[in-house]
Amino acid sequence: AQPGAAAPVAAPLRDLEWGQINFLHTTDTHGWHGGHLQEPQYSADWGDYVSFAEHMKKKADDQGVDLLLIDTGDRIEGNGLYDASDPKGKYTYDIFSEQSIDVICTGNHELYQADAVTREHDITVPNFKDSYLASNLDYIEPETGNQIPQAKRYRKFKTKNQGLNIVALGFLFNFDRNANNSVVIPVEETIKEQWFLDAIREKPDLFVVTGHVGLRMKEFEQIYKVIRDQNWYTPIVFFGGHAHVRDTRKFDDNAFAIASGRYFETIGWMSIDGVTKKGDDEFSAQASASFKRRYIDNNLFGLQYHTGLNETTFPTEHGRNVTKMIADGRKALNLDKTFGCAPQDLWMSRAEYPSNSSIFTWLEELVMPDIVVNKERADVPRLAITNTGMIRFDIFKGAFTIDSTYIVSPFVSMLNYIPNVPYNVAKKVMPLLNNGGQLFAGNMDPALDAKYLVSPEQWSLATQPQLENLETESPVHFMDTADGQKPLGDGDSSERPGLIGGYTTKDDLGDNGDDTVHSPLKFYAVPNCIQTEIDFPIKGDPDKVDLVFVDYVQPWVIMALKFSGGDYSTDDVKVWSNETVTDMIAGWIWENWKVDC
Ligand SMILES: O=c1ccn([C@@H]2O[C@H](COP(=O)(O)O)[C@@H](O)[C@H]2O)c(=O)[nH]1
Repeated sequence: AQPGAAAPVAAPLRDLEWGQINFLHTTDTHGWHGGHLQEPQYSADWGDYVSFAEHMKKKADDQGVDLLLIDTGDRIEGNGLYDASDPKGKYTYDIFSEQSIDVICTGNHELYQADAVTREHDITVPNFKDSYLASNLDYIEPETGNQIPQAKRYRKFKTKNQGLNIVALGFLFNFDRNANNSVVIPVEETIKEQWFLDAIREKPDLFVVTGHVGLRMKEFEQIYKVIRDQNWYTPIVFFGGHAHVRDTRKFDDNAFAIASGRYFETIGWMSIDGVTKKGDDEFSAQASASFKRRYIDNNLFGLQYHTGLNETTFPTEHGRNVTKMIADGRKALNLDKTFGCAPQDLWMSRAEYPSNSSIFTWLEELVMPDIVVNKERADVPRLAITNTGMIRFDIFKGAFTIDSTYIVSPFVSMLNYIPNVPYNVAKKVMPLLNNGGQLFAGNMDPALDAKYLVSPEQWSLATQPQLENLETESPVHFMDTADGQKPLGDGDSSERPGLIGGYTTKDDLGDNGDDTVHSPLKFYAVPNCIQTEIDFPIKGDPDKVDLVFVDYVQPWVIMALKFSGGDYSTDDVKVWSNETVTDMIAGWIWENWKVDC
């Protein structure tokens, strides 16, 4: 870890169980390759991961088993190390490519902005040549306008020590907000393409399906079915992401999927035993494989423990160099520069909304009234709406740095508005966004599913096994009022005093997946959107308001207006300001949190 990073923590650990073929999995790292500087339990950096992987490969070689590394996308957006440079990713692409990865695919974040798509094509794909898979993603070449595969559709290879034949695929969920120099081919179409039908007839010993896909989304289900129909006995292992959770899903005795969290908090471990090498006698392959998983907390204490090494013997020269690349990048970007001092912790979902500890209450009550200002519209009352998914991470009490700005909200969204909307129409928008029932259930228009208004942690929690016993009547993303909130998990640490709060994952294999035994944390559902009334008359309602909203929510706002009796279209939308909301929030912090810390 970098100098100055918080010290690793000591905690009870569960061992990794090795099999014939083993995997280390990262996903949704979102630029956190420098580790979590404010959370010791996730403070190892990408250089430490390089050292870890080198030691684990040696262990695999010594045992004559195999170890493969997987990354399932969303490597960018969400941390100063990526977002603060110009161009973005000036340091992260090189840092990331120092890890030797066997199968890597694309996430939706690599596709939001056209320049990021191009960088992925020009930098990451060549960096990972044979390993980069794009089963359902095309790139539009700028020179010719031709639509070409972003990378190879699939990969067939033999493992180093066991000689197992693998067919690997790399998918993205059916994402439709991608920049127009990329084309995401829906999974249901891809699985009918000839190359895919050929791939699943290759008769490998094991299918490795990677994807920036939530484990419980329909896309993996579709892929599973079509592979299983063609291959009754072949083990299939899925590596997913996008949902920002730790999870393992059982499709059948011979097919499991793992998701390894978010923000480089977690390194996923999956091991498989009982994979039969297919000889001429195909029926020898009918025996069931066994799958084991662990979610490794990404800190030096754990990484050293799992390798059997210590402070002195753990870092490899390569790993140290990568850690130095990270430190140099952070320094060049001045990421530790403090420009405000947060007076308290502000939580996304670890505090009830509304409450004094909720980041959304802080935004709604303190920040929005100050930043949603436009001299030319100063005399018009306004309703300002933002989706809660725009906020990506908590604010910790203490130094707020350049890095924190991008950690809290990396998006380049700006504010738009529709002027002079009758108040009795405008006031219906927010209730519809938060409790629109069928309107935003994704049935009428999948792109307008309300789950895309909240952060992935929120919507995917709704489908997690640990929620089965919760008394929630509606999915988390349709919680309409604060009164409906229930803590997710009991948050009771009294049974295991001294444990650090953290993940207590329950998945299809049970409740012993986390390598570190934690005490549970309480999480609360949050609304899809929040709204602030600004410059309203002291008495009574205004006749008309400016309806101001973060540009990301525009399609939902237009639809909600239609259902509220306001016939507006994108033609009625105007630009409120040319500053990103992230910069506005940073400006507010600069002005209001000046105290030294
Ligand atoms: O401009 C944007 C883009 C995305 N969001 C929010 O992010 C999630 C998607 O998160 P992933 O990490 O890509 O899985 C989406 O549901 C939105 O809530 C945003 O607010 N603004």
